[in-house]
Amino acid sequence: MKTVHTVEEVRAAEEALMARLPDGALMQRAVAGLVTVCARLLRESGGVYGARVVVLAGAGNNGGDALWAGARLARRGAHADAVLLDPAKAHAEGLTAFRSAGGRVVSVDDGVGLRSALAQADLVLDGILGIGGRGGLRGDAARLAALLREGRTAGAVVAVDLPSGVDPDTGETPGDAVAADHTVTFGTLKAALVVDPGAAAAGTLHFADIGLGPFLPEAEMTVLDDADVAALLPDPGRESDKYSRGVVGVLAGSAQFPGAAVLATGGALHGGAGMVRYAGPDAVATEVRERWPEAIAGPSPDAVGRVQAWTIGSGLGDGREDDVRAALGAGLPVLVDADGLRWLPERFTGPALLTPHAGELSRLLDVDRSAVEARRLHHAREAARRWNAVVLLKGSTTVLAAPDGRVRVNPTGTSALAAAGTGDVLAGLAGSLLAGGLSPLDAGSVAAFAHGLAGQRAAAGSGYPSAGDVLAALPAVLRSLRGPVGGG
Ligand SMILES: NC(=O)C1=CN([C@@H]2O[C@H](COP(=O)(O)OP(=O)(O)OC[C@H]3O[C@@H](n4cnc5c(N)ncnc54)[C@H](OP(=O)(O)O)[C@@H]3O)[C@@H](O)[C@H]2O)[C@@H](O)CC1
Ligand SMILES: [K+]
Repeated sequence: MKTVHTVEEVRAAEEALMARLPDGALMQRAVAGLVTVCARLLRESGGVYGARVVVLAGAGNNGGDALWAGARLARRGAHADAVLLDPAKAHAEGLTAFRSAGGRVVSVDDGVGLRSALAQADLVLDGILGIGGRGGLRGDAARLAALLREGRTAGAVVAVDLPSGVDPDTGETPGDAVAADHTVTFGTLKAALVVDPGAAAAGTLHFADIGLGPFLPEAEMTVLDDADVAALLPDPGRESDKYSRGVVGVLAGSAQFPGAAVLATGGALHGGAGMVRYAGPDAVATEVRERWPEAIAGPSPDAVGRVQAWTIGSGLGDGREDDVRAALGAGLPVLVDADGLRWLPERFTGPALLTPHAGELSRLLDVDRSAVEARRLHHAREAARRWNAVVLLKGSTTVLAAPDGRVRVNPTGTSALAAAGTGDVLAGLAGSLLAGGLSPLDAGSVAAFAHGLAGQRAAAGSGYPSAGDVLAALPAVLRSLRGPVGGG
């Protein structure tokens, strides 16, 4: 599991650790991690000796890290230029070290010198600002970020701690931000690096351990890995039968969208539930049974028999409000997706997982879709609090927010999932995990993780996978995460 901490938590841990270390030692640990990554990148493109490095240094410690790293690379034979955003406030020791290593300072006002240094650079260090950054980049900082965005350098852009201009705690970019190829981050992850649009601006992540771990609190925000997901997946023991493995009800699909019923039921059948009961119109139920003879079908939630959780909403269309209310009113764990989101209660009192995409969440919260895309974490959290439900916001970096403040960010997302019907598969899968006894946060995170891997696997097979391809890839993904079911 990877942990994500807030600026406030990082600052407190940094203070506690620094009190035990000689002056400047913590920064040198950070610089050592940064230089290791830069040297590796430069070796891949011809070597450190003779390489051209440009350091963009703001007035804080982020600029200090970058200047020290520039100094160390210069000592190993690189030509280093530094652009100081505020020469009077530049990190004094870092600048002295940079100069005595032979580094050259280029004025931020020397347009010609600046452009020529950037154009020739093999590597650009973005030390404009780190966790001290607030709001959109201002003045010269914004101008430099724009030059990098315009592709004025062919060199790799390496962000120090985080890409400048990305809000550390939210991943939002209120103004211009640096688009990095790599980011070397110190001590712990920040939301800026895992939530879009920040995550996209960070490029490839590298982690430098500076010994902060023992001083950091338990993280509210985490990123699960394979082992976490494997441990959460329900493991049907030898004694379990179809009922003890959980029965999931699927209220999805319509004459207009019968495919949604087929895909959601398919997702549910793969999620480990012992049985799937489908509720919907006869014609749709017939299609579901033809594709999945193992599913039980009936015309309404009341008619299909007992279940342990409901998946509600994919492709439901209009006129199903009574069915939705019946399923929601059964007092069981529920997953609500797509059209089901139109009929939410004021607040949930039992376990609930909502799975909107940005457009659906924007309608729920009555804000613009672009506002949701720009502030994904904020809006997912707001909806979680308002409905007392776990909110899984789909899209570029899927985030899950729980009403108690916990957040999980899914690391397996892929643009391959941007195809009609993939959300129906996810809804079925997550509902099945709910029926298997997982909490809404665990069911949602496990489903999103496996679904993302299935998307990647399907994309490797067919380039532009359909929802059916993603569904077909799920069993192999789940098998590789969990191992074979049934003690085999
Ligand atoms: N924590 C750790 O464990 C360790 C931390 N380390 C490093 O320290 C970094 C944090 O350093 P930091 O606290 O000095 O702040 P930093 O990010 O350099 O920014 C402050 C400067 O930015 C400016 N500024 C702000 N917003 C702006 C804007 N929108 N547009 C333009 N300017 C803006 C602000 O100006 P002001 O608002 O004060 O006028 C001020 O001058 C951290 O990210 C890591 O790299 C490692 O060395 C060791 C371990
Ligand atoms: K930075």
